[in-house]
Amino acid sequence: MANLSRADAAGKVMVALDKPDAAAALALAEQLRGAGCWMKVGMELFYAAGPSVVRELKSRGFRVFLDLKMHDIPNTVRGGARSITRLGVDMFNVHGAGGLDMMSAAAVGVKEAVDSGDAEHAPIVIAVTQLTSTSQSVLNEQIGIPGQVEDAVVRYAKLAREAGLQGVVASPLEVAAIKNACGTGFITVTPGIRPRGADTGDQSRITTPRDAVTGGTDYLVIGRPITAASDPAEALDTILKEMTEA
Ligand SMILES: O=C(O)c1cc(=O)[nH]c(=O)n1[C@@H]1O[C@H](COP(=O)(O)O)[C@@H](O)[C@H]1O
Repeated sequence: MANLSRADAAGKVMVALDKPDAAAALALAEQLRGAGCWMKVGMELFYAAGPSVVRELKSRGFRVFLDLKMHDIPNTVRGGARSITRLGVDMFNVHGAGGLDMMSAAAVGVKEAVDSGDAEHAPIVIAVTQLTSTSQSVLNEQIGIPGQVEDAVVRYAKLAREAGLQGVVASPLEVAAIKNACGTGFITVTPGIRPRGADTGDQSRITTPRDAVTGGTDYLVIGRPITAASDPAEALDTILKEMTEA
């Protein structure tokens, strides 16, 4: 694999804007503007600041991944997908645990919003598999799913593909198995990224930015290693350097 350019590396990074309000999130986004990375809006920010913070990020030129992990009955997810598509995000996720009909309903909701002319483009829709905080023992002993984490992840990935979704969220450790099962074009979005020596926190299935790139992931979701750094722009810069040297 040829080395990534800095611009290509930045285009693979999704910064998790896990902040309590729009002001804090936009101030952080502003520090990172120009690098060319995506912004991920998750529950903490969206539940506090709502759609307007997404519109603001879009108006500042960012690509936005809206991470609300929808998990509900198919009809509700279909309506949620219509609303999110109208909002104009570039990517959003649903939870694979909702099953085939629920994931298919998300794809239908996107199509309805686009076909009705209420949305300019169709976002990429992906499914969460097993959260990167879930360890092998948590999967087997707490959640009660037997077998290897990787097998559980691949099972969700195949279901997501069957439902017409474009990819999954998983750990970078599972990328090869997912691509093997679902094809190289099936998108992998991988949190659980920790530069060497960084605090693991609540993450369990992790790798470094370098190993994530070498492992062939499409997108690296990175939060605290950037957002909790004393200089987030410098932390992002160091990560991008590591990615280009992978
Ligand atoms: O869907 C996600 O983005 C997600 C799925 C998953 O399995 N694990 C996971 O960490 N995430 C998100 O990715 C981000 C990781 O943040 P850090 O652990 O701070 O790097 C958080 O915003 C999580 O909500």
